[in-house]
Amino acid sequence: MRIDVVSIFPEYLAPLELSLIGKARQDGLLELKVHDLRTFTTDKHRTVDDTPYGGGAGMVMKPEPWAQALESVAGAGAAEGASAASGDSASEGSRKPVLIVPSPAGERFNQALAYELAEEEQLVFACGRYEGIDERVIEWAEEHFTVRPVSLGDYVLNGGEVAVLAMVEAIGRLLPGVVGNPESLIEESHSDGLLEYPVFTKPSSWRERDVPAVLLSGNHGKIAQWRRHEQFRRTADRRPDLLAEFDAGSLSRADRNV
Ligand SMILES: N#Cc1c(-c2ccc3cc[nH]c3c2)n[nH]c1N
Repeated sequence: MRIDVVSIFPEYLAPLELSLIGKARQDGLLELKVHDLRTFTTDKHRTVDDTPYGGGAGMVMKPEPWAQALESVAGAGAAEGASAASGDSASEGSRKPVLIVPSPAGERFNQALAYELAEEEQLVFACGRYEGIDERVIEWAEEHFTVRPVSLGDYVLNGGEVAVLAMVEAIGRLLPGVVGNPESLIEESHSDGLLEYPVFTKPSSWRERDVPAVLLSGNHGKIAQWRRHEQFRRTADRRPDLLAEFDAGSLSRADRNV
């Protein structure tokens, strides 16, 4: 996968050089490039914003620098894939890259969307600032991209960079080879519509608090049953909204008896 991020604060994305995502980049499992939007300005002040039509507080990001930046990265993944694949028709005819525009007015980012986006050849993230990006950029971009305005949650940030850090980590960790043990992706929160069960490690007794005895029993059937019950208990307690969505049809006979 190829990821491009466009921002006026490229240094904000430096954490993507660390830990799992950083190692995936070093190992060639993920190609990620960060671009400074100001590179695509033409005036001596490298202007990226201006006053909003219709009045109102704050500034709006100018359209032309964004169009220049997005044109320069569009298809970069497929183009490089095609050169690497030496004329592979799939790379040459690949589908449009996905342009993700972090926005409080976007669809909610969740694990299902992370899995969906992890299947794409190229993701481009447009990090807005100020009061946002001129809306005509979003409309124009539909010619070159599949455009997805996406929100991290129902609260307001000052720009898209924090959201991109979270989304790139959530998506990147799903790519083959990025996490050491792929099985660890199976039992984590939201992977099956429920919250994850509690985990414990040594010592078995700590400050007069003991690990649940079933986990020391060696009875793997009982352990699995206890963990599943804890998933349902936690989800009902903390995220009843998820339980309401949980597809009861997917309940196994064992689940029904928890
Ligand atoms: N994603 C997301 C966001 C944002 C966000 C995203 C971009 C800009 C550009 C200016 N202000 C922004 C806020 N706020 N809250 C979220 N969940």
